[in-house]
Amino acid sequence: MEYIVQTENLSKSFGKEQAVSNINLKIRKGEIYGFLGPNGAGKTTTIRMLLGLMKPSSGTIKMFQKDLTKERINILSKVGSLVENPSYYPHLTAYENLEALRKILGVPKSRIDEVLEIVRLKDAANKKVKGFSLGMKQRLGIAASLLHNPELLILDEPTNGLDPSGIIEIRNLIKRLPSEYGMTIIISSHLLSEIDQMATQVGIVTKGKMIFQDSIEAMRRFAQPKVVIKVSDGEKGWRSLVANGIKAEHKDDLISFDECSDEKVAHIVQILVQEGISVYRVEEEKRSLEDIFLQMTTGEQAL
Ligand SMILES: Nc1ncnc2c1ncn2[C@@H]1O[C@H](COP(=O)(O)OP(=O)(O)OP(=O)(O)O)[C@@H](O)[C@H]1O
Repeated sequence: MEYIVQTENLSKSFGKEQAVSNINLKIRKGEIYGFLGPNGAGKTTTIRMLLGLMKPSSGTIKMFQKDLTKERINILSKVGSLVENPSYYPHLTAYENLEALRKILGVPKSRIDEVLEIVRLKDAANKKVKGFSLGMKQRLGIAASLLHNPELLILDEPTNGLDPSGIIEIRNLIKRLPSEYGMTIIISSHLLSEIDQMATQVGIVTKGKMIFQDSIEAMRRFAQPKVVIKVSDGEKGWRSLVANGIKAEHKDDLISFDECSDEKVAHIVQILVQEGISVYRVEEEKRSLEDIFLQMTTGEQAL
């Protein structure tokens, strides 16, 4: 399947600081791509380069299979974005704000009602923006970014600073866009729980480098509980398990395998004991996605 966004060794330095280092984004049509990483990881810098707001130091960006440097205007006409807090005329209504933008973009007037409907702001269309909650302002920002009917929507930390109900509203809105309107979405966040509840695909960056890029399911598989057995001879124990058709891993005196039934654990222990191996400890190891994310972003090891 073709990629809507594909970067190759995308890099950006500021003086001596390498903010983005050889990032290879691969984003397919209809995905909600969660671009995840701690503050300062390089997410905004990457997004700014995708939007043509900043020139890469090296590497290439292809969007809709076209080179961004060669077909910038054509490409960006199909991209909507919400980066940083959008600015409005506070004394004007939501409708009037969108109307001002609509004139610049030259899209039909009917599109205003459509986007207000998409972001569920129709009832507030004639209210002044200065009375809006932060969540409503963000939704209006998304409405504005949808005016020209983009195929790709890029949102940089859209739920930053919102209260829980505002976060839920934005989350539900984002989840609807690919299925109902065929859009592809890139959403950046430093919160794993947020990406976990929205994204279909995840890219994790830390210190400018991509350390993980796969489906959300693949990410969740890392959080599957494991059973860890401490034995007198890990290598020998592991071999005897493998010889008995049991999938396991070992490191030093620890053997681990995916969580399974009590009977299977008993069977595994029995095999080990029969081989003359002492079993010191059998433990279940549970790692939450949060643990994994922290381990990925604080450790040096890339997955
Ligand atoms: N215009 C700039 N000039 C100099 N350094 C910059 C500039 N923009 C970003 N940086 C640096 O690049 C690094 C990556 O920043 P970036 O804003 O892309 O990270 P981020 O992942 O979006 O984090 P945050 O969520 O805090 O915005 C940071 O160390 C930042 O200080």
